[in-house]
Amino acid sequence: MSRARDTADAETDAEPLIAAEDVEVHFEKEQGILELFDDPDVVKAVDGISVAIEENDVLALVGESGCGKTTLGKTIIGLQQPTGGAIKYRGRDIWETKAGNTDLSFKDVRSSLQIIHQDPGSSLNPNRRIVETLAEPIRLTHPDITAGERRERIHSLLERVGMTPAHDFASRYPHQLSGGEKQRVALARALLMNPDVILADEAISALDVSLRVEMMDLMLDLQSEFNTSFVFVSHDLSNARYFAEHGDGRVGVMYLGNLVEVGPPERLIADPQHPYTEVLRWATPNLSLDATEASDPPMRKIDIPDPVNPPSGCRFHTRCPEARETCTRLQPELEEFSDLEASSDRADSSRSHRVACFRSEPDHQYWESSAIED
Ligand SMILES: Nc1ncnc2c1ncn2[C@@H]1O[C@H](COP(=O)(O)OP(=O)(O)OP(=O)(O)O)[C@@H](O)[C@H]1O
Repeated sequence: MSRARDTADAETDAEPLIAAEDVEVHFEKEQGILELFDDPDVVKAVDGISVAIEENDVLALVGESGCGKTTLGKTIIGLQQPTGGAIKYRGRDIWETKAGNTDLSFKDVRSSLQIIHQDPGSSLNPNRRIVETLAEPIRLTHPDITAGERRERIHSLLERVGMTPAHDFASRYPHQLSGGEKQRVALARALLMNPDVILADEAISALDVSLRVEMMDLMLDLQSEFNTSFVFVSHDLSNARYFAEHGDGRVGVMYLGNLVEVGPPERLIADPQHPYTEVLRWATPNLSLDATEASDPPMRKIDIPDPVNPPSGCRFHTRCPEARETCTRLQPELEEFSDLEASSDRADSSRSHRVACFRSEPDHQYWESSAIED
């Protein structure tokens, strides 16, 4: 059990593990020498997202490059400070915790929220043997345990992530490991902290296709064993679907800083409610869907708008084949979508299907408004 979880437990059973509340992360773009006296351009990498992560949960974030997946993931684990809204760990604002204004220690909270990067090589020190890399966090969190106990813990974790014989792998340097083995070390290092949440940021993208499912299966096995939640970031809907489906979690679709659809993968992929989810589905031929997909993308325009100057109203309206005049003015909220199948487990919010599109509201003024001229 993580130390932060231990301290927080008694009072906060009803609070979600992590709650992102109307979170914004706006970055000022670096100015060129000729623009020094202009107002800086602002990228709204995350713009008004609310989402909760529960114990043993899986949220797979998907969307095209630059839509804000990594920024949202890093904000969820307290690595990126939001410029608006709040991010809470068991009811405590993480950044208030950092300022010393809550009963938790920021160090404990941060160590219970871990990350695995796309390129594990860059986060492993090339001059250190694996055993040294893994010993360091244990020394910091458990200064009292003996060298023998530390070694035992490291070897048993290496075995658990499939690196056997453990003593052999422990004595190697990073350059003596394959990409998949380095990623297993990164996973072992994250697990050493008994984390509540692991952000797997494109953690399988650099691996050979044949190893991707193996790595996802390993993460999912360890998820239940270590009672850890995963935020899994991927640009590939088929990987997001696999991870969320096998982890009994949700897929969250992002578009230009907004979460536009969230739901259990089987519902979201079989019956997407947001036109952008349809685009992702169209662009992912290996989903093995029964329906014959159209050869043309279900979009009016291919070009991604400039994130510094995103479209007004619904950000997808410039590309959306369903867009009407209303969509150019009003921004849809992420609302519960009611379908018959979903109603049986409506009480379980982690299984709910939510969408930000006026078409899911039968009485919305969208239906009376005029089509957009191209
Ligand atoms: N530190 C930063 N400073 C300025 N802009 C940033 C910074 N980090 C991210 N951005 C911008 O914020 C937007 C979202 O980036 P982010 O990396 O979160 O997207 P992503 O969906 O994870 O994309 P990718 O898959 O390409 O990593 C992009 O336009 C990016 O250029």
